[in-house]
Amino acid sequence: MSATVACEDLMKVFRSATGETHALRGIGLELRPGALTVVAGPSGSGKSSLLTLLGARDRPSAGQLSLLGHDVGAASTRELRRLRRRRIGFVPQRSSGAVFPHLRAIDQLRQVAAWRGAPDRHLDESLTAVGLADRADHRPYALSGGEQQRLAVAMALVGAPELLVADEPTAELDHANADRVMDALLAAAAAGSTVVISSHDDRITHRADRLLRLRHGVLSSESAGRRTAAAVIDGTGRLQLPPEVLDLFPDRRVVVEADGDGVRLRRPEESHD
Ligand SMILES: Nc1ncnc2c1ncn2[C@@H]1O[C@H](COP(=O)(O)OP(=O)(O)OP(=O)(O)O)[C@@H](O)[C@H]1O
Repeated sequence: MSATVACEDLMKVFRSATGETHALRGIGLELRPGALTVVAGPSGSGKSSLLTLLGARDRPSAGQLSLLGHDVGAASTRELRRLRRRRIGFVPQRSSGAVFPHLRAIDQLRQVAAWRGAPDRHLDESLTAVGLADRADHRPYALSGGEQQRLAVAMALVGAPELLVADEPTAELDHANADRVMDALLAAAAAGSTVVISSHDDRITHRADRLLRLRHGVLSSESAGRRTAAAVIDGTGRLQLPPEVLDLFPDRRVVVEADGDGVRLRRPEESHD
């Protein structure tokens, strides 16, 4: 099965009056249909920057990003808009950015269904999946923050888009509703979508098919199911050590020794050369 998302040496730099922020510093990644991937990492590690790119809501500063066969760096604005509307479900970190302020919940879904060519029965199914069947006639101002977030998830689910990107979709939810949203997102993945979400929450990360950890704008480790987390070595040979290992090297210098099948890292002062 070919990759829905493929990126190589992906970079995002934000420029402002006070200087540059290198939010993503060379991400290499492939995501395939049928799995839910969680991107975890501390605040400021680049999760939203990455998911915004994967949702075709932004363009990379450098590197390659292919979404559903489209080169995002080279695509026209029109091509990207069609891609976003028809083939990518997106839940932004702030759900107010996803919902139309004046439309009833059911009409919000109807608009998205029209873009995606989804049948009407999908509207009720999507609302029910996130527990909002009894809020169909409510407008956003009459919904709580958590309900708005669930509405944004329902809009992303309508018509089973090939790619579903959700930035902390459970951040404002209690455990029961967070579980319900995760059930819906996992079901979308099981039905063949490529699903990628970000989360800080261990309850969510534990349910991922694949877990990627970001630190300082690079992928630091990856695990799938119960397999031990593997550190990621990028295309230039850089490897990010876990914080507890990094603490062992306060001078940030290390002697690397190949040892049969393994590699040993030790502090230079231990060297007997
Ligand atoms: N539009 C922007 N302009 C300038 N800097 C930005 C912009 N967006 C993000 N950044 C910076 O890029 C870095 C990564 O931010 P990002 O929002 O991607 O992190 P995050 O992991 O999603 O954080 P959080 O968990 O707090 O949402 C941060 O240092 C942030 O301040």
